[in-house]
Amino acid sequence: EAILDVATLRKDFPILDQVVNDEALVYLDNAATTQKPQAVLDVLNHYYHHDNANVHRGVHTLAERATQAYEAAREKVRRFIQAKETAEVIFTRGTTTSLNWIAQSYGEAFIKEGDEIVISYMEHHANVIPWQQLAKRKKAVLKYIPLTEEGFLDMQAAQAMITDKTAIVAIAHVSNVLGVINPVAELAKLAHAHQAIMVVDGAQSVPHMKIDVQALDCDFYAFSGHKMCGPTGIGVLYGKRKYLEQMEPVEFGGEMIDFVHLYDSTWKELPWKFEAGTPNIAGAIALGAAIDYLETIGMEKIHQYEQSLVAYVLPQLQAIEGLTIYGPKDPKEHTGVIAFNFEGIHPHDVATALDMEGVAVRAGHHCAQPLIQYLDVQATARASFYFYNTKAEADRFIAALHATKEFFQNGTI
Ligand SMILES: Cc1ncc(COP(=O)(O)O)c(CN[C@@H](CS)C(=O)O)c1O
Repeated sequence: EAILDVATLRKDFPILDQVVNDEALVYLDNAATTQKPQAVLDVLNHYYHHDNANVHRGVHTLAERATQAYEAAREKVRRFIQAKETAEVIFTRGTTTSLNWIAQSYGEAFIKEGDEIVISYMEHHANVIPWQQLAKRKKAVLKYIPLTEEGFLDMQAAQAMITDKTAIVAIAHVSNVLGVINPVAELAKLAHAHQAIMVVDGAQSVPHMKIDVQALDCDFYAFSGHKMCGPTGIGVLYGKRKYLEQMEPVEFGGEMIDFVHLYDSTWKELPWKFEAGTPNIAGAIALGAAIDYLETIGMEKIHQYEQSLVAYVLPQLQAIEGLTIYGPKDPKEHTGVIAFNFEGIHPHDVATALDMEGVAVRAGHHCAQPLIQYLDVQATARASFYFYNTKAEADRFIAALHATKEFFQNGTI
């Protein structure tokens, strides 16, 4: 905790201070969604109490205030991910919408029969199915980069697979199962060497580490507000202007138009071209508040602290007999997303038993069925940490695992 004063930070999250099944809650499902600090909830409340109005259209004072707050949130996102300009920051519903829009709109404009789309076996369905659909629509070819034994991307295979036939490389920055950090800057270089574009699924990276999309030189980057202390229903699609300008909107209606003729229309300039209809104004403003909150703590410190938790808990997990952990063995190469299985105990039973001890983890395929099949397992359990979790909570998690093992293997708890 020396890196962060977690005890003080936890006071910002009243939800964490509750009893579940007669035990103090230990919330370890942060890869699914994170909790929201009071500051974010206050901003949501204040907006609806004082500033609520529709944006970009009204000329009255509240509309001006709402528009100013909405566009200020966009600038906060720009600065947070180091995008060159706010025109490259588009508000969406979340990572899934962002990736779908890239596949649909960029795909429509640039992909032709025979083009190859390279993803990997560790991708989340949001970064698999849009590409499957695009490949089917355009008779393009979908390819999967294999993984090494430990769950890293096989970069030698990637080098061989990414060729002049490759049009798109789409990879997660961090896996929501393996907790592995993929070399997206290196993959971007490889893609660009073959005139392909690099799409990054940043759902599990943006909340946990400093992201600089210009340094990565990726062409698109997608992430969700609810995984980084923001509300659900708001996310971001970052794209280089040179591509966004050549892409048609996916949704049409108010806000995104310049002129509506009877049988055709022209579009507003970026980013509003991609923001049809009344946007999630409060969600965007609250995402801005979440960014303020995270930046006050510092992304470097958040990453350091989370890695210190992993360095504490991973070796203890590795020491539990009959427990298989997926992803990198070295804690320095494993983020706070830890998938595991107990020999002979179904992960759903493990998660239920942990819940009986107040410990919240996820069980299932984590929207990554190709990976679960690749790992040759039915499902896994998964604990995912955030900066507000403590070593004491890690101890509760370990103790609950031992109790679970005891119960299922010897019938006692
Ligand atoms: C790598 C990755 N990519 C895309 C998504 C989708 O994010 P949305 O905000 O649902 O659109 C997620 C969200 N993964 C959650 C829900 S399945 C999990 O429990 O792992 C993700 O982890």
